[in-house]
Amino acid sequence: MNKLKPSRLVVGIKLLQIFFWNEAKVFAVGGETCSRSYLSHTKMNCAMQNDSQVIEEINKIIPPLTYSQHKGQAGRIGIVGGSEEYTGAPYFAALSALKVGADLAHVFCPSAASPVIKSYSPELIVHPLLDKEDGLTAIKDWLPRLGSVVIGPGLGRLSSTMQTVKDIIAELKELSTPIVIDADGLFLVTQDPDVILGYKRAILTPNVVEFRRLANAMNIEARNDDPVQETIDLSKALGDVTIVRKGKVDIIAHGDQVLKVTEDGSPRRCGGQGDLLSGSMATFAFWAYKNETKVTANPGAVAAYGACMLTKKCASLAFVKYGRSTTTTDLIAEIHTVFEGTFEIFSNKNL
Ligand SMILES: NC(=O)C1=CN([C@@H]2O[C@H](COP(=O)(O)OP(=O)(O)OC[C@H]3O[C@@H](n4cnc5c(N)ncnc54)[C@H](O)[C@@H]3O)[C@@H](O)[C@H]2O)[C@@H](O)CC1
Ligand SMILES: Nc1ncnc2c1ncn2[C@@H]1O[C@H](COP(=O)(O)OP(=O)(O)OP(=O)(O)O)[C@@H](O)[C@H]1O
Ligand SMILES: [Mg+2]
Repeated sequence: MNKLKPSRLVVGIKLLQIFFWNEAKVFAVGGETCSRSYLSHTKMNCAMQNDSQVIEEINKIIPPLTYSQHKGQAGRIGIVGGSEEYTGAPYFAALSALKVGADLAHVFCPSAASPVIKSYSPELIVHPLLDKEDGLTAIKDWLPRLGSVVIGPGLGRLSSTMQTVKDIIAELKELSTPIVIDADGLFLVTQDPDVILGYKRAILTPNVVEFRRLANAMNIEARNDDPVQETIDLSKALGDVTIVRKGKVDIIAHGDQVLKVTEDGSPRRCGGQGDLLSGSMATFAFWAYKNETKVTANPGAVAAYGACMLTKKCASLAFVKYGRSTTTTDLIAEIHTVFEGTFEIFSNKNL
Protein backbone atom coordinates (compact mmCIF):
# COMPACT_ATOMS: atom_id res chain seq x y z
CA MET A 1 0.00 0.00 0.00
CA ASN A 2 1.19 3.50 -0.78
CA LYS A 3 1.72 5.05 2.64
CA LEU A 4 2.20 8.81 3.04
CA LYS A 5 5.56 9.51 4.72
CA PRO A 6 5.25 11.59 7.95
CA SER A 7 7.45 14.36 6.51
CA ARG A 8 5.19 14.67 3.45
CA LEU A 9 2.15 14.74 5.68
CA VAL A 10 3.63 17.64 7.66
CA VAL A 11 4.43 19.59 4.48
CA GLY A 12 0.88 18.93 3.26
CA ILE A 13 -0.61 20.26 6.50
CA LYS A 14 1.58 23.38 6.28
CA LEU A 15 0.50 24.09 2.70
CA LEU A 16 -3.17 23.68 3.65
CA GLN A 17 -2.74 26.10 6.57
CA ILE A 18 -1.10 28.74 4.36
CA PHE A 19 -3.82 28.27 1.72
CA PHE A 20 -6.62 28.73 4.24
CA TRP A 21 -5.02 31.81 5.82
CA ASN A 22 -4.78 33.45 2.42
CA GLU A 23 -8.39 32.50 1.69
CA ALA A 24 -9.44 34.03 5.01
CA LYS A 25 -7.64 37.27 4.12
CA VAL A 26 -9.48 37.51 0.79
CA PHE A 27 -12.77 36.86 2.58
CA ALA A 28 -12.00 39.59 5.09
CA VAL A 29 -11.35 42.15 2.34
CA GLY A 30 -14.68 41.44 0.74
CA GLY A 31 -16.93 40.77 3.67
CA GLU A 32 -16.00 42.66 6.80
CA THR A 33 -17.49 45.85 8.10
CA CYS A 34 -16.88 47.91 11.18
CA SER A 35 -19.76 46.25 12.94
CA ARG A 36 -18.13 42.81 12.68
CA SER A 37 -15.38 43.56 15.03
CA TYR A 38 -15.42 45.23 18.39
CA LEU A 39 -13.30 47.98 16.87
CA SER A 40 -16.07 50.47 17.27
CA HIS A 41 -14.80 52.82 19.90
CA THR A 42 -13.22 55.45 17.70
CA LYS A 43 -12.90 56.63 14.13
CA MET A 44 -9.50 54.96 13.95
CA ASN A 45 -11.08 51.66 14.89
CA CYS A 46 -13.44 51.90 11.97
CA ALA A 47 -10.55 52.82 9.69
CA MET A 48 -8.75 49.64 10.78
CA GLN A 49 -11.76 47.41 10.60
CA ASN A 50 -10.42 44.04 9.52
CA ASP A 51 -7.39 41.80 9.67
CA SER A 52 -6.35 42.31 6.08
CA GLN A 53 -6.24 46.09 6.50
CA VAL A 54 -3.94 45.83 9.50
CA ILE A 55 -1.77 43.30 7.70
CA GLU A 56 -1.48 45.78 4.82
CA GLU A 57 -0.12 48.28 7.35
CA ILE A 58 2.36 45.72 8.66
CA ASN A 59 3.54 44.93 5.13
CA LYS A 60 4.49 48.60 4.78
CA ILE A 61 6.93 48.43 7.71
CA ILE A 62 8.68 45.13 6.98
CA PRO A 63 12.16 45.93 5.65
CA PRO A 64 12.99 44.61 2.19
CA LEU A 65 15.54 41.81 1.91
CA THR A 66 18.19 43.21 -0.40
CA TYR A 67 21.91 42.75 -0.89
CA SER A 68 22.50 46.42 -0.16
CA GLN A 69 21.39 46.28 3.49
CA HIS A 70 24.05 46.12 6.16
CA LYS A 71 24.01 44.23 9.45
CA GLY A 72 21.90 46.03 12.01
CA GLN A 73 19.56 47.83 9.60
CA ALA A 74 16.80 45.24 10.10
CA GLY A 75 17.15 45.63 13.85
CA ARG A 76 19.47 45.42 16.83
CA ILE A 77 17.19 44.34 19.67
CA GLY A 78 17.93 44.47 23.41
CA ILE A 79 16.48 42.12 26.02
CA VAL A 80 16.88 43.13 29.66
CA GLY A 81 16.03 39.99 31.60
CA GLY A 82 17.11 36.67 33.01
CA SER A 83 18.04 35.71 36.55
CA GLU A 84 19.53 32.74 38.35
CA GLU A 85 16.09 31.06 38.28
CA TYR A 86 14.83 32.03 34.85
CA THR A 87 17.12 31.73 31.85
CA GLY A 88 14.63 30.36 29.31
CA ALA A 89 12.48 33.49 29.13
CA PRO A 90 15.16 35.94 27.84
CA TYR A 91 16.45 33.24 25.48
CA PHE A 92 12.98 32.69 23.95
CA ALA A 93 12.45 36.45 23.60
CA ALA A 94 15.86 37.13 22.03
CA LEU A 95 15.71 34.19 19.63
CA SER A 96 12.18 35.13 18.54
CA ALA A 97 13.34 38.70 17.80
CA LEU A 98 16.03 37.22 15.52
CA LYS A 99 13.72 34.69 13.85
CA VAL A 100 11.25 37.43 12.94
CA GLY A 101 14.08 39.20 11.13
CA ALA A 102 16.21 41.36 13.42
CA ASP A 103 19.94 41.14 12.67
CA LEU A 104 21.30 41.14 16.21
CA ALA A 105 19.96 40.39 19.69
CA HIS A 106 21.73 41.59 22.86
CA VAL A 107 20.73 40.10 26.21
CA PHE A 108 21.55 42.14 29.36
CA CYS A 109 21.37 39.83 32.37
CA PRO A 110 22.96 39.09 35.77
CA SER A 111 26.28 37.19 35.89
CA ALA A 112 24.68 33.96 37.09
CA ALA A 113 22.37 33.76 34.07
CA SER A 114 24.92 34.67 31.42
CA PRO A 115 26.83 31.39 30.82
CA VAL A 116 23.55 29.49 30.76
CA ILE A 117 21.94 31.76 28.15
CA LYS A 118 25.14 31.80 26.07
CA SER A 119 25.20 28.02 26.06
CA TYR A 120 21.65 27.81 24.71
CA SER A 121 22.60 29.68 21.57
CA PRO A 122 25.70 31.09 19.87
CA GLU A 123 23.42 33.52 18.03
CA LEU A 124 22.80 35.69 21.07
CA ILE A 125 25.16 38.37 22.37
CA VAL A 126 25.00 38.13 26.15
CA HIS A 127 26.22 40.85 28.53
CA PRO A 128 26.58 39.78 32.20
CA LEU A 129 26.16 43.36 33.45
CA LEU A 130 22.90 43.71 35.37
CA ASP A 131 24.42 42.92 38.78
CA LYS A 132 27.89 44.41 38.21
CA GLU A 133 28.87 47.46 40.22
CA ASP A 134 29.68 49.55 37.13
CA GLY A 135 27.26 47.57 34.94
CA LEU A 136 24.85 50.44 34.35
CA THR A 137 27.56 52.59 32.78
CA ALA A 138 28.47 49.78 30.39
CA ILE A 139 24.81 49.13 29.55
CA LYS A 140 24.25 52.84 28.88
CA ASP A 141 27.00 52.70 26.24
CA TRP A 142 25.00 50.04 24.39
CA LEU A 143 21.54 51.59 24.60
CA PRO A 144 21.89 54.21 21.80
CA ARG A 145 22.72 51.38 19.39
CA LEU A 146 19.53 49.42 20.10
CA GLY A 147 16.44 49.82 17.91
CA SER A 148 14.03 48.55 20.56
CA VAL A 149 14.26 46.87 23.95
CA VAL A 150 12.26 44.26 25.86
CA ILE A 151 12.29 44.72 29.63
CA GLY A 152 11.39 41.90 31.99
CA PRO A 153 11.48 38.29 30.71
CA GLY A 154 12.81 36.16 33.57
CA LEU A 155 14.22 39.23 35.30
CA GLY A 156 13.13 38.33 38.83
CA ARG A 157 12.24 40.97 41.39
CA LEU A 158 15.40 41.77 43.36
CA SER A 159 15.23 45.39 44.45
CA SER A 160 18.82 46.05 43.33
CA THR A 161 17.95 44.79 39.81
CA MET A 162 14.77 46.87 39.78
CA GLN A 163 16.71 50.07 40.47
CA THR A 164 19.11 49.37 37.57
CA VAL A 165 16.15 48.65 35.30
CA LYS A 166 14.50 51.94 36.27
CA ASP A 167 17.66 53.77 35.20
CA ILE A 168 17.73 51.84 31.90
CA ILE A 169 14.10 52.78 31.20
CA ALA A 170 14.83 56.45 31.96
CA GLU A 171 17.71 56.39 29.46
CA LEU A 172 15.62 54.65 26.77
CA LYS A 173 12.91 57.30 27.16
CA GLU A 174 15.54 60.00 26.56
CA LEU A 175 16.55 58.16 23.39
CA SER A 176 12.88 57.70 22.28
CA THR A 177 13.53 53.98 21.91
CA PRO A 178 10.43 51.73 21.69
CA ILE A 179 10.18 49.60 24.85
CA VAL A 180 8.22 46.36 25.29
CA ILE A 181 7.53 45.67 28.97
CA ASP A 182 6.59 42.17 30.10
CA ALA A 183 6.65 39.82 33.10
CA ASP A 184 8.79 41.22 35.97
CA GLY A 185 9.09 44.52 34.09
CA LEU A 186 5.32 44.80 34.58
CA PHE A 187 5.81 44.09 38.27
CA LEU A 188 8.08 47.14 38.37
CA VAL A 189 5.41 49.27 36.65
CA THR A 190 2.84 48.00 39.16
CA GLN A 191 5.11 49.11 42.02
CA ASP A 192 6.00 52.43 40.43
CA PRO A 193 3.81 53.45 37.45
CA ASP A 194 5.75 56.72 37.09
CA VAL A 195 8.60 54.82 35.41
CA ILE A 196 6.51 54.54 32.25
CA LEU A 197 3.69 57.08 32.71
CA GLY A 198 3.07 59.04 29.51
CA TYR A 199 5.77 57.31 27.45
CA LYS A 200 3.85 56.64 24.24
CA ARG A 201 6.48 54.32 22.76
CA ALA A 202 5.97 51.82 25.58
CA ILE A 203 4.09 48.59 24.86
CA LEU A 204 2.98 46.62 27.93
CA THR A 205 2.07 42.95 27.45
CA PRO A 206 0.23 41.69 30.55
CA ASN A 207 -1.25 38.21 30.90
CA VAL A 208 -4.49 37.77 32.83
CA VAL A 209 -2.89 38.07 36.26
CA GLU A 210 -0.49 40.87 35.30
CA PHE A 211 -3.37 42.88 33.80
CA ARG A 212 -5.36 42.64 37.04
CA ARG A 213 -2.35 43.75 39.11
CA LEU A 214 -1.76 46.74 36.82
CA ALA A 215 -5.45 47.69 36.76
CA ASN A 216 -5.61 47.57 40.56
CA ALA A 217 -2.45 49.68 40.86
CA MET A 218 -4.03 52.31 38.60
CA ASN A 219 -7.45 52.14 40.31
CA ILE A 220 -9.20 51.09 37.11
CA GLU A 221 -12.85 50.27 37.62
CA ALA A 222 -13.36 46.53 37.01
CA ARG A 223 -15.62 45.88 34.02
CA ASN A 224 -16.09 42.15 33.61
CA ASP A 225 -18.63 42.77 30.86
CA ASP A 226 -16.39 45.09 28.84
CA PRO A 227 -12.71 44.01 28.74
CA VAL A 228 -12.08 46.32 25.80
CA GLN A 229 -13.12 49.42 27.74
CA GLU A 230 -11.08 48.21 30.71
CA THR A 231 -8.01 47.92 28.47
CA ILE A 232 -8.60 51.40 27.05
CA ASP A 233 -8.97 52.73 30.59
CA LEU A 234 -5.62 51.23 31.62
CA SER A 235 -3.88 52.61 28.52
CA LYS A 236 -5.24 56.09 29.23
CA ALA A 237 -4.46 55.92 32.95
CA LEU A 238 -0.83 55.19 32.05
CA GLY A 239 -0.76 58.15 29.66
CA ASP A 240 -1.55 56.45 26.33
CA VAL A 241 0.96 53.64 26.44
CA THR A 242 0.05 50.63 24.28
CA ILE A 243 -1.52 47.79 26.27
CA VAL A 244 -1.56 44.26 24.86
CA ARG A 245 -3.93 42.24 27.04
CA LYS A 246 -3.10 38.59 26.30
CA GLY A 247 -5.73 35.89 26.39
CA LYS A 248 -7.91 33.71 24.19
CA VAL A 249 -8.46 36.96 22.32
CA ASP A 250 -5.64 39.51 22.49
CA ILE A 251 -6.88 43.06 23.05
CA ILE A 252 -4.58 45.90 21.97
CA ALA A 253 -5.35 49.44 23.12
CA HIS A 254 -3.46 52.66 22.56
CA GLY A 255 -5.68 55.28 24.15
CA ASP A 256 -8.96 55.01 22.27
CA GLN A 257 -7.43 53.03 19.41
CA VAL A 258 -8.26 49.35 19.69
CA LEU A 259 -7.36 46.24 17.73
CA LYS A 260 -8.31 42.68 18.51
CA VAL A 261 -6.57 39.45 17.48
CA THR A 262 -9.13 36.67 17.33
CA GLU A 263 -6.94 34.00 15.70
CA ASP A 264 -7.48 30.58 17.31
CA GLY A 265 -3.99 29.95 18.70
CA SER A 266 -3.81 26.74 20.69
CA PRO A 267 -5.29 25.19 23.82
CA ARG A 268 -1.79 24.33 25.03
CA ARG A 269 -0.65 26.72 27.78
CA CYS A 270 3.05 25.84 28.10
CA GLY A 271 5.28 28.58 29.55
CA GLY A 272 7.30 30.84 27.29
CA GLN A 273 4.69 31.77 24.68
CA GLY A 274 4.54 35.26 26.16
CA ASP A 275 8.31 35.50 25.68
CA LEU A 276 7.98 34.64 21.99
CA LEU A 277 5.37 37.39 21.82
CA SER A 278 7.47 40.07 23.54
CA GLY A 279 10.63 39.30 21.54
CA SER A 280 8.88 39.26 18.18
CA MET A 281 7.01 42.44 19.16
CA ALA A 282 10.30 44.24 19.76
CA THR A 283 11.38 43.58 16.18
CA PHE A 284 8.00 44.72 14.80
CA ALA A 285 8.16 47.79 17.08
CA PHE A 286 11.56 48.80 15.72
CA TRP A 287 10.25 48.50 12.16
CA ALA A 288 6.98 50.28 12.95
CA TYR A 289 8.50 53.32 14.66
CA LYS A 290 11.23 53.57 12.03
CA ASN A 291 8.47 53.73 9.39
CA GLU A 292 5.83 55.55 11.37
CA THR A 293 5.01 57.94 8.54
CA LYS A 294 3.98 54.95 6.39
CA VAL A 295 1.24 53.73 8.74
CA THR A 296 -2.07 55.37 9.57
CA ALA A 297 -2.59 53.62 12.92
CA ASN A 298 -0.44 53.99 16.00
CA PRO A 299 2.92 52.23 15.30
CA GLY A 300 2.88 50.47 18.68
CA ALA A 301 -0.56 49.03 17.98
CA VAL A 302 0.50 47.91 14.49
CA ALA A 303 3.62 46.22 15.89
CA ALA A 304 1.61 44.56 18.65
CA TYR A 305 -0.92 43.24 16.17
CA GLY A 306 1.82 41.71 13.99
CA ALA A 307 3.40 39.91 16.95
CA CYS A 308 0.06 38.73 18.41
CA MET A 309 -1.06 37.36 15.06
CA LEU A 310 2.30 35.66 14.50
CA THR A 311 2.40 34.10 17.99
CA LYS A 312 -1.12 32.72 17.80
CA LYS A 313 -0.51 31.24 14.35
CA CYS A 314 2.77 29.66 15.51
CA ALA A 315 0.89 28.14 18.45
CA SER A 316 -1.80 26.81 16.17
CA LEU A 317 0.62 25.27 13.68
CA ALA A 318 2.83 23.71 16.37
CA PHE A 319 -0.23 22.28 18.10
CA VAL A 320 -1.34 20.55 14.90
CA LYS A 321 1.99 18.71 14.92
CA TYR A 322 2.70 18.08 18.59
CA GLY A 323 -0.59 18.38 20.49
CA ARG A 324 -0.10 18.00 24.23
CA SER A 325 3.69 17.75 23.74
CA THR A 326 3.92 21.23 22.21
CA THR A 327 6.52 23.50 23.85
CA THR A 328 7.67 27.03 23.05
CA THR A 329 10.66 25.75 21.07
CA ASP A 330 8.14 24.13 18.69
CA LEU A 331 6.36 27.49 18.28
CA ILE A 332 9.63 29.28 17.47
CA ALA A 333 10.34 26.69 14.78
CA GLU A 334 7.14 27.82 13.02
CA ILE A 335 7.99 31.54 12.88
CA HIS A 336 9.40 31.36 9.36
CA THR A 337 6.43 29.47 7.90
CA VAL A 338 3.90 31.70 9.62
CA PHE A 339 5.69 34.90 8.64
CA GLU A 340 5.76 33.87 4.97
CA GLY A 341 2.14 32.77 5.06
CA THR A 342 0.89 35.94 6.73
CA PHE A 343 2.96 38.89 5.57
CA GLU A 344 4.29 40.03 2.23
CA ILE A 345 7.91 39.13 1.66
CA PHE A 346 9.98 41.66 -0.23
CA SER A 347 12.81 39.32 -1.17
CA ASN A 348 14.30 39.67 -4.65
CA LYS A 349 13.04 43.26 -4.95
CA ASN A 350 15.49 46.13 -5.51
CA LEU A 351 18.42 43.76 -5.39
N1 LIG B 1 11.42 29.12 30.82
C1 LIG B 1 11.46 30.24 31.52
O1 LIG B 1 12.50 30.69 32.00
C2 LIG B 1 10.20 31.00 31.72
C3 LIG B 1 10.20 31.99 32.67
N2 LIG B 1 9.14 32.80 32.85
C4 LIG B 1 9.33 33.86 33.84
O2 LIG B 1 8.79 33.47 35.07
C5 LIG B 1 8.62 34.62 35.87
C6 LIG B 1 7.27 34.59 36.53
O3 LIG B 1 6.25 34.69 35.55
P1 LIG B 1 4.73 34.26 35.81
O4 LIG B 1 3.99 34.43 34.55
O5 LIG B 1 4.72 32.90 36.43
O6 LIG B 1 4.22 35.38 36.79
P2 LIG B 1 3.85 35.34 38.34
O7 LIG B 1 5.00 34.85 39.10
O8 LIG B 1 3.32 36.68 38.64
O9 LIG B 1 2.69 34.26 38.45
C7 LIG B 1 1.47 34.41 37.86
C8 LIG B 1 0.60 33.26 38.35
O10 LIG B 1 -0.65 33.38 37.71
C9 LIG B 1 -1.04 32.14 37.15
N3 LIG B 1 -1.81 32.40 35.94
C10 LIG B 1 -1.34 32.67 34.72
N4 LIG B 1 -2.35 32.85 33.85
C11 LIG B 1 -3.48 32.70 34.58
C12 LIG B 1 -4.85 32.75 34.24
N5 LIG B 1 -5.26 32.98 32.99
N6 LIG B 1 -5.75 32.57 35.24
C13 LIG B 1 -5.35 32.32 36.50
N7 LIG B 1 -4.06 32.24 36.87
C14 LIG B 1 -3.15 32.42 35.91
C15 LIG B 1 0.25 31.40 36.86
O11 LIG B 1 0.06 30.02 36.91
C16 LIG B 1 1.16 31.90 37.98
O12 LIG B 1 1.04 31.07 39.12
C17 LIG B 1 8.81 35.82 34.93
O13 LIG B 1 10.11 36.33 35.08
C18 LIG B 1 8.67 35.18 33.58
O14 LIG B 1 9.32 35.91 32.57
C19 LIG B 1 7.96 32.74 32.01
O15 LIG B 1 8.19 33.70 31.00
C20 LIG B 1 7.76 31.35 31.44
C21 LIG B 1 9.00 30.74 30.87
N1 LIG C 1 -6.89 31.07 26.98
C1 LIG C 1 -6.13 31.21 25.92
N2 LIG C 1 -6.47 30.62 24.75
C2 LIG C 1 -5.69 30.76 23.64
N3 LIG C 1 -4.53 31.47 23.64
C3 LIG C 1 -4.15 32.08 24.77
C4 LIG C 1 -4.92 31.98 25.97
N4 LIG C 1 -4.27 32.68 26.93
C5 LIG C 1 -3.16 33.19 26.37
N5 LIG C 1 -3.08 32.83 25.06
C6 LIG C 1 -2.02 33.18 24.10
O1 LIG C 1 -0.77 32.69 24.63
C7 LIG C 1 0.27 33.62 24.31
C8 LIG C 1 0.97 34.01 25.61
O2 LIG C 1 0.03 34.54 26.49
P1 LIG C 1 0.04 34.13 28.03
O3 LIG C 1 -1.15 34.72 28.67
O4 LIG C 1 0.28 32.66 28.16
O5 LIG C 1 1.36 34.91 28.47
P2 LIG C 1 2.31 34.65 29.67
O6 LIG C 1 1.57 34.05 30.82
O7 LIG C 1 3.00 35.92 29.91
O8 LIG C 1 3.35 33.59 29.05
P3 LIG C 1 4.78 33.17 29.61
O9 LIG C 1 4.64 31.75 30.04
O10 LIG C 1 5.72 33.32 28.46
O11 LIG C 1 5.11 34.10 30.74
C9 LIG C 1 -0.38 34.79 23.60
O12 LIG C 1 -0.20 34.59 22.22
C10 LIG C 1 -1.86 34.68 23.95
O13 LIG C 1 -2.66 35.16 22.92
MG1 LIG D 1 4.84 36.10 30.92
